[in-house]
Amino acid sequence: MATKDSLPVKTAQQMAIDGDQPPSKYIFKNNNNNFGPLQTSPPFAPVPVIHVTRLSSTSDDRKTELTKLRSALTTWGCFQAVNHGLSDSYLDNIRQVINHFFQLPLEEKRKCFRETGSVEGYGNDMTYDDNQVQDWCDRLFLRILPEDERKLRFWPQNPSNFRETIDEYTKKIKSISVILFEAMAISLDLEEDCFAKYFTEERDVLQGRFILYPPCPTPDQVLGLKAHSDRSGITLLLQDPGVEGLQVLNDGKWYNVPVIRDALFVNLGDQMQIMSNGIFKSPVHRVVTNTKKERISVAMFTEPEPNKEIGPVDALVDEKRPRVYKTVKNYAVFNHECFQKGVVALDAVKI
Ligand SMILES: O=C(O)CCC(=O)C(=O)O
Ligand SMILES: [Fe+2]
Repeated sequence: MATKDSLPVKTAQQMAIDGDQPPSKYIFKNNNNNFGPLQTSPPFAPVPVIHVTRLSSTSDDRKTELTKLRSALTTWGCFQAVNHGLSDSYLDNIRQVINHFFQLPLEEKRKCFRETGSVEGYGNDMTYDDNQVQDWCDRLFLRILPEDERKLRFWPQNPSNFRETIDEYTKKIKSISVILFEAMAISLDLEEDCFAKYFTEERDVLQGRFILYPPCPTPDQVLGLKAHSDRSGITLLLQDPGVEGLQVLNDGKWYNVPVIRDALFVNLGDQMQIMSNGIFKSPVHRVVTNTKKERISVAMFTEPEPNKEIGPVDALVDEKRPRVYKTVKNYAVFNHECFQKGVVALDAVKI
């Protein structure tokens, strides 16, 4: 596996500092898998804003918010979560810690360099073949939970508060996710814990991807992150308050995701599309670059325990709406294998 994998000769950040033109392997190719041409400024996505506290309140607001949530997830597969209990200054501190790491000299960051054949660590995306288009970003990818599976050699020692900051943030992200999973179930008239129970077990997985998108001299030719849907159950993304870049595909058209300073951008991953029998969407998204501003983002991916079987929940399968997806296990690995073969994983698990 991954015999073609190699670490970047030069990080995207270093190329940006040196004023390099992006090498040819970074140039966007408009083939079928790219979901349409590269547009740097499509219209803004009217992605719904959901007040998290209202989802679990006892007031009348709750019903309205649950209806909004259901509509957001059946049409866009994503929303902006506000009133989630995390303050502006708390979120700024998370951004600062991640930014601190990326602004360290390369010799320091190199200590966390990923190894060939491994997705974890600092560097580029794993490469599977010579034709793979590279992303104009540097990332630190870590498996955060279960705790005993952490590969601490990839965890930054600098800044010194990195680990405790991420530990605390993980707990908060987990509790917000549970509120969201319960609300999703209620919005579909299901038992409250029917999704949440897959994400509240001891060996659930949570991965973090901390990304730096440096300025790029040719944003109309290079993507910060290729189009993909997430393999998670749910992804909570903290965006850079000062720079847009995230785009989401809806009905064959690309939209810019606006930045709301104190919001967490929530998108569903493939595993929730499967569990909801295709009612909720796992949206395809990508990131574009710009010539002037660096962008930082913090993505937390919540997944069920890999050995647990997941499939459409029974209550969402009936004669009118037959089962769309097979039952799957180890979806993350499966998704990875599909990616290597150029197959869309969600299509491969369709009945
Ligand atoms: O950086 C972003 O805005 C999106 C990141 C993302 O989609 C991912 O890491 O899966
Ligand atoms: Fe993503």
